[in-house]
Amino acid sequence: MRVVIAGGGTGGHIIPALAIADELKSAFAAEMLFIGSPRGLESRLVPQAGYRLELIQVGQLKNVSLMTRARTLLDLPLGIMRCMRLLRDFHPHAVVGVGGYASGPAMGAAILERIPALAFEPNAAPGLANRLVGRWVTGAAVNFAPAARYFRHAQVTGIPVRSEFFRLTPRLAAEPPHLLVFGGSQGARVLNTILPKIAAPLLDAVPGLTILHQAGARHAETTLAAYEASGAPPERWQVHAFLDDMPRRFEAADLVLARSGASTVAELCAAGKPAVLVPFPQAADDHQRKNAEVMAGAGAAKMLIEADLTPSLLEATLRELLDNAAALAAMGERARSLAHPDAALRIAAMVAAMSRRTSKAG
Ligand SMILES: CC(=O)N[C@H]1[C@@H](OP(=O)(O)OP(=O)(O)OC[C@H]2O[C@@H](n3ccc(=O)[nH]c3=O)[C@H](O)[C@@H]2O)O[C@H](CO)[C@@H](O)[C@@H]1O
Repeated sequence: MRVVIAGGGTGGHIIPALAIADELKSAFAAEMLFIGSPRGLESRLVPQAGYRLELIQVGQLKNVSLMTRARTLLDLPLGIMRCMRLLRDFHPHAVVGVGGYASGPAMGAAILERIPALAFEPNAAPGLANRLVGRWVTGAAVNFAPAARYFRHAQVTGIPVRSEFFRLTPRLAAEPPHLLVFGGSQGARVLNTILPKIAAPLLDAVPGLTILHQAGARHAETTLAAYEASGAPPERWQVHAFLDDMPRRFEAADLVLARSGASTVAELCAAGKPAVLVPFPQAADDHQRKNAEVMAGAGAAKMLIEADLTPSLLEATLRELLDNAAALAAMGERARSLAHPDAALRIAAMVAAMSRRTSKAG
């Protein structure tokens, strides 16, 4: 079976795509081709994971000027034609669109070439690419039931996460506490600004605590400088632009402070990790808040709204939780009960069922 996986941009699109690819490879010995954009995180993560990647030029449509939008629309037929050529060369049995830049043209090409197309949608409200192709796809895998109405033949599968998240070694009571801070694949300005302000008093109040802070590529230097100027003991904190080995980073953490992007939430559940979530307020249709509300409602996380977030509120929340191992353990267990351990396999099985139909047809 040959499968094309198209899309990317942020980690939230490409990381589940890699989990689907791994499952297709191990369960169905599938051969994969990724189609992405040079601007997306896929240009680094896909070759690193050992998969073949073809890049196409696609512009942006959201949060850009009218001129850029017009150019993107004019370039779209070229993008679709390039994808049609890639599909004719690779002869896939199915195409999976994971949302993000390259997903639209590749799914368009699959529909025109009459190749079965599966859309993957992690959010409660789909992004533009998936909204445009939703009616023409062969099937869809969604994380939230309300997203199903945008697609033909949608199933609620959950979000596939890297399988390592399900197999982490539990923390031991004797280990010094560790806090992981990360703001989605691009970092979160609000966490980058507040954490250095509270690092010194927090480290002082919680004996042995260490902090690992992922700040995002654009803000790593300024965040590092702010920590350096904060007076927090340098051996007890680290700042990174991006963390490549997230399962290991989760394993080492007693508490996670993060945005509530769809994959982040799915990973917290898979790992059974307690969290403090600060939804990104500008996310389309405020979907990060909906993700965090599901977690907070189940007692799996605490949600703090960015508009209300002050250094003292964040410090008090983190201190209280880090001081209460029993509360952390209970939150972690509730998070685990929300996990979808079979998401990757279910999506891979949907792709395989579609592929069999193409094989029979031709
Ligand atoms: C700002 C924005 O529009 N964010 C959207 C984007 O977020 P974003 O890409 O940040 O979203 P997610 O939280 O879904 O995914 C982040 C992924 O990157 C990984 N990671 C992150 C940091 C790091 O250093 N290393 C690393 O591997 C995480 O483990 C996770 O797998 O896509 C998500 C899924 O469509 C949406 O829900 C988010 O609202």
